[in-house]
Amino acid sequence: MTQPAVKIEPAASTVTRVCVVPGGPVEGKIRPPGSKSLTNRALICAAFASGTSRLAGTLVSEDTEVMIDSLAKIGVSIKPVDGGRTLVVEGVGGVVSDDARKISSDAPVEMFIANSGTTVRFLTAALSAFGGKYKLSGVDRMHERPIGDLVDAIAPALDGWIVATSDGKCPPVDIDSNGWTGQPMRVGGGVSSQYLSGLMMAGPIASKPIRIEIVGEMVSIPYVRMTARLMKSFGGTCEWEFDGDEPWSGLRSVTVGGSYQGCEFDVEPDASAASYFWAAAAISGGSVLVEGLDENASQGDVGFARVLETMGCEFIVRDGGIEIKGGPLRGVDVEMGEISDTVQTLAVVALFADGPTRVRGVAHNRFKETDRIGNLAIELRKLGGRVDEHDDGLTIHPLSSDAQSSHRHDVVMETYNDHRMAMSFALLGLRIPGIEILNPACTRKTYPDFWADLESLTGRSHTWTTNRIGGARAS
Ligand SMILES: O=C(O)C1=C[C@@H](OP(=O)(O)O)[C@@H](O)[C@H](O)C1
Ligand SMILES: C=C(OP(=O)(O)O)C(=O)O
Repeated sequence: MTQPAVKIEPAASTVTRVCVVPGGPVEGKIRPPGSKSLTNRALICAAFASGTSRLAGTLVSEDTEVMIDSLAKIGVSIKPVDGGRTLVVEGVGGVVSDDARKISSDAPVEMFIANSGTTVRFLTAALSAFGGKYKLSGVDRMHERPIGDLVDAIAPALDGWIVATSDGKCPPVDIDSNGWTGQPMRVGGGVSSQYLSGLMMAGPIASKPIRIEIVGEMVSIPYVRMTARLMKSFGGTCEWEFDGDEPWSGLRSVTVGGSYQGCEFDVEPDASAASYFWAAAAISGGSVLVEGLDENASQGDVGFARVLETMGCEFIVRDGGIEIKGGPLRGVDVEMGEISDTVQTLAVVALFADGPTRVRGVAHNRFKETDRIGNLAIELRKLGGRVDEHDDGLTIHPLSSDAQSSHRHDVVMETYNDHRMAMSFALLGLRIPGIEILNPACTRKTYPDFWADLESLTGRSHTWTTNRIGGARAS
């Protein structure tokens, strides 16, 4: 560091920058926190179930807190045990009751959903099926993230009205509903799979089978399969119709039904979070075992470990987990539409490969916490290499050996309040000294303890930097 720095706790609001300290191969094992996607799905199904559910291994983070706080507003009791890593949920039952509607008969129930895509999309569907008056709003970026395809799917089949009020049909979302009519729905899935997942989970709340037709392509299909698998645990049913022989690429419709019953549900560790630790092994030439995940996991992002294998790493299944051993890295041409949350991780790994890496099929990454194609390219270019931006992805060219080995005190990585920018850029520090990452606390969205977990895995302390009041840099 050119300036002296202090070591303080990452959670402190005064921390404005972090610099990860390199130091050879990363070796060890880790169990990431619970999956955000599974936690928020399980909360929806448990909330609208009859009876009590016990959800074990749940994620404690901003995205799950906004879901919990919102459900509490319609009378769902959610009791944290074990620091929130187990949640005991008393469901309100799926059947729309006059009592439930009375909760919001006058003013709308206001829910704050921060920048959580799963929360706003799943709740929009579930609450419109449940009935009542609601207003769902979030942070500025959330008001730029599209929800039009979901609102347009619900509106014609709603006894009531629903509208997304920001430009381009983005949240806030206003709902005034007496429930779904039972009419079939049609949903577009080219921007996000969360619309279909939300409608599917809401089906059993509507208490009559609903046919949902898929219009055009569907991105992030593994999350749709995850939805179906999780619904089954709570008593929901899904019947699929496909065009042609290729089941998932020819997805045409799903009819959802059943009713939710409380149950005991185990949440897997988060596979997107695991990507950072597998990547740490890949780029440092070390080996990292991620515990609690295997290829039968319901999260498609475990597939990221196979991409690393294609790049030259060793993929080992052992001790109830997947281990990645780093080796010389090859550039790859890879379709990542099914595992788009790991694009930023892969882009960092690709900088250390022996040839260019082309990432395809992730045009929808422009609609996430930030534009994860355009802004990713801008940040990676700061390292001095070449990154080409495409409509559907990126080509990342390897860094020169000079750029890989010199101290880079000149490089400050912007994170755009995107947790995955911060966690991916952390990996750069394992190879290149001096790079600073702004706003490290943005990992709170899905992984508040990320920096501490990285420290314990690497056995090295990062360097934290604070700002004086007024913005001047201080030690
Ligand atoms: O359903 C889910 O849990 C998710 C689906 C994906 O979103 P898209 O379907 O918008 O790609 C993913 O990026 C997000 O982090 C979680
Ligand atoms: C895209 C993400 O989240 P969400 O869409 O749920 O806000 C993510 O976690 O990378």
